[in-house]
Amino acid sequence: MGSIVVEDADTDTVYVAVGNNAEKTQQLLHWTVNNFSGKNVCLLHIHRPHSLNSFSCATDKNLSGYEPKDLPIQAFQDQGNQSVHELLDQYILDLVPAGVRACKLLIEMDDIEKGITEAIAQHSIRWLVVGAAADGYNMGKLAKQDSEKAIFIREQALLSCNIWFICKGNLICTRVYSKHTSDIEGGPALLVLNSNTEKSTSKWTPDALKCLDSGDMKEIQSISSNRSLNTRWSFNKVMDRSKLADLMFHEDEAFESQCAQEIRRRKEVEEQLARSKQEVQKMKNQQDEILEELQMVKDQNSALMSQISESQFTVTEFEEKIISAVDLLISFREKRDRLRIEHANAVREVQVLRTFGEADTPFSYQVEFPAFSFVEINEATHDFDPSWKIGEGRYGSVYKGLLRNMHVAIKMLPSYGQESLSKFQHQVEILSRVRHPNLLTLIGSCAESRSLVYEYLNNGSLESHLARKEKNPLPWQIRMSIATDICSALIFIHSSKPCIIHGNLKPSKVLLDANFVAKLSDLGIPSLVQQSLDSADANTIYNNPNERLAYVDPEYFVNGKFTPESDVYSFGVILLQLLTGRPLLGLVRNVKCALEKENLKAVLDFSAGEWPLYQTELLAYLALRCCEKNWLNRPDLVSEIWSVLEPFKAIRVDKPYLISKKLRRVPSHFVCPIVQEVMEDPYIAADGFTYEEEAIRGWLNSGHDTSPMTNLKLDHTDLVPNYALHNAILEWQQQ
Ligand SMILES: Nc1ncnc2c1ncn2[C@@H]1O[C@H](COP(=O)(O)OP(=O)(O)OP(=O)(O)O)[C@@H](O)[C@H]1O
Repeated sequence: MGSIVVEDADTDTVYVAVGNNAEKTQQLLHWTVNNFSGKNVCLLHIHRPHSLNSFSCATDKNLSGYEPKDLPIQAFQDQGNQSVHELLDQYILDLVPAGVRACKLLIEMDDIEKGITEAIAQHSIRWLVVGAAADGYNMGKLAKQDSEKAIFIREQALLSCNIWFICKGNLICTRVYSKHTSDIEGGPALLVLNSNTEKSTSKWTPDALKCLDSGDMKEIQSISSNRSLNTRWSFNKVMDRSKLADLMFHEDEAFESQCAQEIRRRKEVEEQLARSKQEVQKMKNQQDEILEELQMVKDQNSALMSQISESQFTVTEFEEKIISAVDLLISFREKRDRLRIEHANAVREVQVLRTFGEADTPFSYQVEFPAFSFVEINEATHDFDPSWKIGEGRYGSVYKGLLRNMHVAIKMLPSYGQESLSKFQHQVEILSRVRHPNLLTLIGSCAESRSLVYEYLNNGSLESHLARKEKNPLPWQIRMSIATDICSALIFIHSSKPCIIHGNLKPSKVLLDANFVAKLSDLGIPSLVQQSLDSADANTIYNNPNERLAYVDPEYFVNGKFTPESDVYSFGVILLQLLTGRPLLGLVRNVKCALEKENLKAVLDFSAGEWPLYQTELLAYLALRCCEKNWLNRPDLVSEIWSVLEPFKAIRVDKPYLISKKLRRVPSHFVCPIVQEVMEDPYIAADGFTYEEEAIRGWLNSGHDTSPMTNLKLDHTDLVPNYALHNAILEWQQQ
């Protein structure tokens, strides 16, 4: 039980237990006002929270978990409370015209009679008016059936409280506190009014109080005497109240139906919620399954990735191994080739020595100097295939060739009469003996085809390098080194016995090996073809003045003879070309002018780098002196020129880093054995050697079934690209 409202309660107050029924309440209040004049009135209402009642009736087991504080129930209760208050307030308002001070005591409890008895105890109520039903036969008795509440209150309420039971505006009985009865019987005295009295008046009569003591009587009498007969009680609003009660009843019904509706709705929502929960759960399960699968895929993926990286690592390892194996193979092949050549030489030497021993004859040129047959020459040049031709001069065509495992240059001299054969052989014999590091080596000859076999140099001629000076110009160190090599060769041939004169010295006759060592070619050729080509030679000279005359000693045109000084003249022109890189026409005059103006720089070729000016100037003076028309004014090769050039030789040897990268040595296995050039499309043949594809195909297409290197029969003619070598060449070229 809890008091909701307590307003202005005191001991002089008559409490009137009022219910929802407006009519009955009106009768109670009417009686009270008439009989307790001057007393304050407090309306005691036990409020059964019908929301709870209704709720407990309407709810099913599913909603038992809900607390009353839940919103719809709370709202329902609030509405109920508000209606009760409004009703009580209306009762109070109705008392105002009668001049009665009224207040209300609202107590919430399901059991009304209990609520009233407890209120009596808690609020020490002394005066209480309660509605009750009367016995049909006896107005002085409470009806047993209909007044259960009144009977309960009469029996259970504190004895200190005087209670008046009213039925239809009439007092049917009262329970007043009597000290005597209390003391003697231990219970309250019950005054019952007879029906006659009750019918005639609704007021107490002195007879009715006969059991009370004098104090009680006084009190009751004072109540009776103090009543105001003039008090007018207006019940104009009785009907309104009954309507209000009806309204409340309807409202209750509305609330209950609303509540039931709300409960139904809630049930639906809950069912929907349950379904959604099931779906969410299902989706969660699916999601878990998908996540599991995803995790599995991720695991597989990472396993695959690690496998891939492992295999990549293995591939890289294998590649490296293959590359190193290929390198090893290449170096082994090189060694093998060298050994083969050495072996062949050794065999040859042994044969020569055996011949010596057997015939007991002195060492002869014929034995030492190889003589090749025409068949060999023909084979080496692939039937003089034009694609194997590397040049053509006044004295015939030059072919590349592979002869007895050697890369050679074969110079085909013009045909001659039978008479000249012995002279040719004699000349060749002399020339073959002239050996110097800066002279092109004459390996052998073929008398039949009147050809000379030279070592093959794969770095072109000085002429070709000067011609393409914009592209990879020769550095000045190399130029000086070439000049030194030429000078060295000239000193050697001029000093040999008998003196040998080149007679045709020019840049096309200065050939360069892979290390840019210069070697003079065509030594002694004019003497081999002099007679037969005298006239042609002269014609050729005069037909190409720019090309040829510039290098020719002017004395030759006077005497018709070459002298060692003629070579010095030619060397002077070459030297000027190396210094300036300028065209031949007017070259001597321009350099002379520059020197006179002490401005050699004006004519120097700076594409060769920063020349050492002092030595360069000395060389320029020497070169001009070489080009003097009078041979007597030309400098001496040994005492004058060599002394200036020799220090340059040291530069090249000591400082190789000065040499342009692009001019470095080509690894021999990058060079095709057939064409002697760096390979672009290397292919491996059945003999295990790698060749330039075009060259080896040409070799095979021309009917060969042998190896160009070993001369042995090939097992097959299939070619396999050598990717490793191709990549190595590309890398080397990009460095
Ligand atoms: N041993 C060799 N190695 C490499 N290339 C060579 C060799 N001999 C000659 N050559 C090339 O052949 C070209 C032709 O040379 P060749 O001596 O027949 O004619 P030339 O010097 O141009 O003119 P000419 O002989 O009429 O004065 C040379 O420029 C050179 O490039």
